[in-house]
Amino acid sequence: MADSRRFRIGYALAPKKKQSFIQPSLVTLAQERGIDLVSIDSSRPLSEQGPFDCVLHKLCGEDWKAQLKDYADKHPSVPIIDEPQAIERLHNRISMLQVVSELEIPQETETFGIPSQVVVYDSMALSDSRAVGALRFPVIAKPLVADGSAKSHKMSLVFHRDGLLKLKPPLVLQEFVNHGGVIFKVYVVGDYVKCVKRRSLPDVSLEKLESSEGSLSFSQISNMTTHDRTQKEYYMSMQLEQAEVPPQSFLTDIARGLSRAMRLHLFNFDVIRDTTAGNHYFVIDINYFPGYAKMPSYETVLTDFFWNLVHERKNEDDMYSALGSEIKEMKLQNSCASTEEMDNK
Ligand SMILES: Nc1ncnc2c1ncn2[C@@H]1O[C@H](COP(=O)(O)OP(=O)(O)OP(=O)(O)O)[C@@H](O)[C@H]1O
Ligand SMILES: O=P(O)(O)O[C@H]1[C@H](OP(=O)(O)O)[C@@H](OP(=O)(O)O)[C@@H](O)[C@@H](O)[C@@H]1OP(=O)(O)O
Ligand SMILES: [Mg+2]
Ligand SMILES: [Mg+2]
Repeated sequence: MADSRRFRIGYALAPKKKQSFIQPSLVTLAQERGIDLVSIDSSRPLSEQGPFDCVLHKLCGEDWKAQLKDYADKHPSVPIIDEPQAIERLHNRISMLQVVSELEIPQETETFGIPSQVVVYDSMALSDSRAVGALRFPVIAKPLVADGSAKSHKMSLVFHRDGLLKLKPPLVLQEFVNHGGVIFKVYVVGDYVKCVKRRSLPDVSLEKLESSEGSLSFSQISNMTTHDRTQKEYYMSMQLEQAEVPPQSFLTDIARGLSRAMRLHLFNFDVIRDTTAGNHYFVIDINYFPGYAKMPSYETVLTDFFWNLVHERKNEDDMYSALGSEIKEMKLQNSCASTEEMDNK
């Protein structure tokens, strides 16, 4: 008999995320497979808005965390995708990449790591050669906090040490790696791993480095559409088309390692290929619950993920209730046996 039970997945997302992620095509496909996507109002108690078979969220703040904790205490078997503490690791650009350095994956033809970087907490350190002396220029200055605000995406490409002086800490100074103007965005949805190519900053030649002064500001370069590009940048899109993506098995190993270490199901990571080495890659950024709607067939991928999640839980519930009835039955038999024994005495 076909399973007619419906499942409810509650989602708590900022308005912009809701608009991009909760597309009618996703809602319809999920519905057809027995899953209703239900909007959560974060200003009302979560426990009054259920029942849910899963809670999906990309919100932060102490109030929201308290809401989730209260809900998890009352409904311990409902998966929360993902745990706030696990997501918080990605809100700091040092702890974010630390996890990449700690991965223990056998590296064969392709190798990976993170660029050299230092964290700067105060302006004084920017002019201190002990703090920044070991870095090779150019460097990218990134806000230390990656909390999703527009400010947290504002970066500067700094050509020389004097370009550091006007920056506002706390920030991370990360060596810029020439990578042929193409970035690989690796989307992870549970066990699913998909790499897409995007345009990135162009390489900086030695001549360019020597002739450039100060710094250059930019923000979310890989989210620029064709429409944003000038004609001069046409050749860059050609570079994008010709770029070869890294081997899938290599990316899958990193994705699995990250997912396990971070205890996260929904994220993407940005990878660049070192132009000089050719087979060495750098992970430069990890984002929680990224723009999945930009991933091919995102509706199917996400619906499969939801389906597996709610069905795994249903199977567990069914198993426990079957076990429960077996235990009850056994208890009943035991108590009947002991009553008989008593009667026989
Ligand atoms: N070390 C690096 N070497 C070369 N290019 C880099 C490096 N770090 C960042 N970039 C470029 O700067 C862009 C922005 O950097 P990053 O991905 O860290 O910022 P973000 O604001 O967190 O991005 P996202 O929108 O993916 O969250 C990258 O997409 C890439 O084009
Ligand atoms: O929508 P959100 O605010 O979550 O924006 C995220 C954005 O997704 P969008 O494309 O749906 O805007 C992501 O794009 P891709 O990596 O997938 O290209 C990436 O830029 C994240 O860093 C952003 O998250 P934030 O770092 O700001 O929290
Ligand atoms: Mg990025
Ligand atoms: Mg990011």
